[in-house]
Amino acid sequence: MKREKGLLIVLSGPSGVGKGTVRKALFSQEDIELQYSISMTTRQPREGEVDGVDYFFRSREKFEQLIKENRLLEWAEFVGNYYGTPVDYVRETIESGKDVLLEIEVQGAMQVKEVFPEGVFIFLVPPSLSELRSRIVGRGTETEDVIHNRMQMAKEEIDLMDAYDYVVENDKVEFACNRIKAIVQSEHCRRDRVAKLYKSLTEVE
Ligand SMILES: Nc1nc2c(ncn2[C@@H]2O[C@H](COP(=O)(O)OP(=O)(O)O)[C@@H](O)[C@H]2O)c(=O)[nH]1
Ligand SMILES: Nc1ncnc2c1ncn2[C@@H]1O[C@H](COP(=O)(O)OP(=O)(O)O)[C@@H](O)[C@H]1O
Repeated sequence: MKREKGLLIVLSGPSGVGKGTVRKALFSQEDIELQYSISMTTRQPREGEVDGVDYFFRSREKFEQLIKENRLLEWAEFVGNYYGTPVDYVRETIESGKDVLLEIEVQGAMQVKEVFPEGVFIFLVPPSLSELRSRIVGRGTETEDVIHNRMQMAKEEIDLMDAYDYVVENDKVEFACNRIKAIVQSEHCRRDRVAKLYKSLTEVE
């Protein structure tokens, strides 16, 4: 059955839970095809991050200009930096029938939900808060101050996980990845079934 539109999948979760790791694992699988929406940010690149691959790294002036021009589907300020989703890529991808994945924090996810309630909203959780802290510390990319701020943010974000359609535990990367794959496959089946039923019930006799 030909799909009219692709799924818009939003993946959120506290900093350090493993969103990037799980996303990379998902993109390496052959039985699922997703397109990644590269976000724009004003934060400094971390070691090894590449402009146009991990993020579009831009100045605050440029970012504010794009906000004014309505070229972001959503945007948010997170721990002192702007983050946002360029709207054109997302629109073009789903219109062409492909699924697109946005890895964004909760304020942005709630904005997407307002304009795109038919999206699939997934919240990734750690097995515990102490494991979350160990993962952030273990990554070694943040100072103690930033780690503290991100742990505070994590608690606030976890309070909002009820607003998501699915909550997925990232105990092991492979398990989390399989859970997300199962969600995407079942969402496809559900939507195809509804579309088929709708067609059969609305066709003129
Ligand atoms: N609203 C919004 N959040 C984003 C976007 N891109 C990334 N984020 C989120 O911003 C937060 C900080 O990202 P980052 O500085 O890369 O650190 P991370 O938490 O280690 O991934 C994370 O929760 C990301 O998911 C975006 O385009 N919009
Ligand atoms: N399931 C997991 N078990 C143990 N460590 C993990 C797991 N998932 C991710 N990590 C590690 O946790 C750290 C943070 O992961 P990352 O993908 O950068 O998180 P996020 O993108 O959510 O900020 C990384 O060092 C990563 O290797």
